[in-house]
Amino acid sequence: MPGEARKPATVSKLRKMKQDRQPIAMVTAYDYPSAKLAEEAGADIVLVGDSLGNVVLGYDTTIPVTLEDMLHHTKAVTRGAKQTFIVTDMPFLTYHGSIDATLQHAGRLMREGMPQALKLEGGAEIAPTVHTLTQAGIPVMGHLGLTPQSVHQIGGYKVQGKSAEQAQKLLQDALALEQAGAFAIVLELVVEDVAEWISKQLAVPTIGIGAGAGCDGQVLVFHDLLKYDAGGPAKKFVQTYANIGETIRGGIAQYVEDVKLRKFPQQKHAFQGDNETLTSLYGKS
Ligand SMILES: Nc1nc(=O)c2c([nH]1)NC[C@@H]1CN(c3ccc(C(=O)N[C@@H](CCC(=O)O)C(=O)O)cc3)CN21
Ligand SMILES: CC(C)C(=O)C(=O)O
Ligand SMILES: [Mg+2]
Repeated sequence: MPGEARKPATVSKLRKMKQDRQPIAMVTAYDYPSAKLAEEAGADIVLVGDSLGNVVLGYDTTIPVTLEDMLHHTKAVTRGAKQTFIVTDMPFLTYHGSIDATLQHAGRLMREGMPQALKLEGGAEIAPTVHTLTQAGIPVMGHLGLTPQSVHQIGGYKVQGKSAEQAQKLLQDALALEQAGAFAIVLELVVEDVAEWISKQLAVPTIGIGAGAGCDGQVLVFHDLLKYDAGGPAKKFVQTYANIGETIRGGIAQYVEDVKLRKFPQQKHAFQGDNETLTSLYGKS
């Protein structure tokens, strides 16, 4: 509820939500107002997704997104949603070098951005990294299935877990992440039955996007669920709950028209000086 104090989620509360079969609602946000609105709307988790590369910065992929980009946006989000559990994506290639470099990058995100947790894409191959970060006191969210930072290796934004072999690999990766200390795992664009099957075998919650109703929570991109962009192909897994793009375009169009027709500003929008000043400027009237 707007203005009402609400207790933020914690890693242990999120696990309890799974045990109690209470769905977890996560949404992305990228700046102060979107974070504030997501908090007021009651989101359990706000994700500062590297999808900001697509929806805020206009890139085709998340690959160009830098640590500085993530810091800039995370700072705004944490200022906007002070009572919400905030997760920030570690961007492309900031957690695949030395453990020192990874800790340096994670440290900057945690100290300067001040989220509650970090999210990393990948499975068993990054489990040692997840272990190191969690041992250092940083909650880590995993991300499996379609991992957009590997889009060129995957060969497109394709549904994952279609073969029995792929499904087994996803399960092994999920178990490896859980074992390494991940507190939750995003399953992106995973076949519904496979996502449900994995969710049942984990103690930690899964959060699905395009992974069906069998996950323990759901996440959508802010701009997708509110239709806040110029278009782009509609994704099958998205439900749109508002059309703020149309609202914004209409509002600006009305303003432009009013300026051109001299309907704006009106007298009530302007500030009047005192008569003596006017007299001194224009001479005696
Ligand atoms: N605006 C936005 N929304 C997202 O959900 C999102 C991003 N950007 N950027 C980062 C990743 C990339 N994601 C994507 C991108 C494309 C598809 C896509 O084309 N999906 C097709 C299905 C593909 C298939 O059938 O194999 C679809 O119709 O949903 C899905 C997820 C999810 N993430
Ligand atoms: C789609 C979600 C899970 C994400 O990683 C992002 O928004 O960057
Ligand atoms: Mg992401």
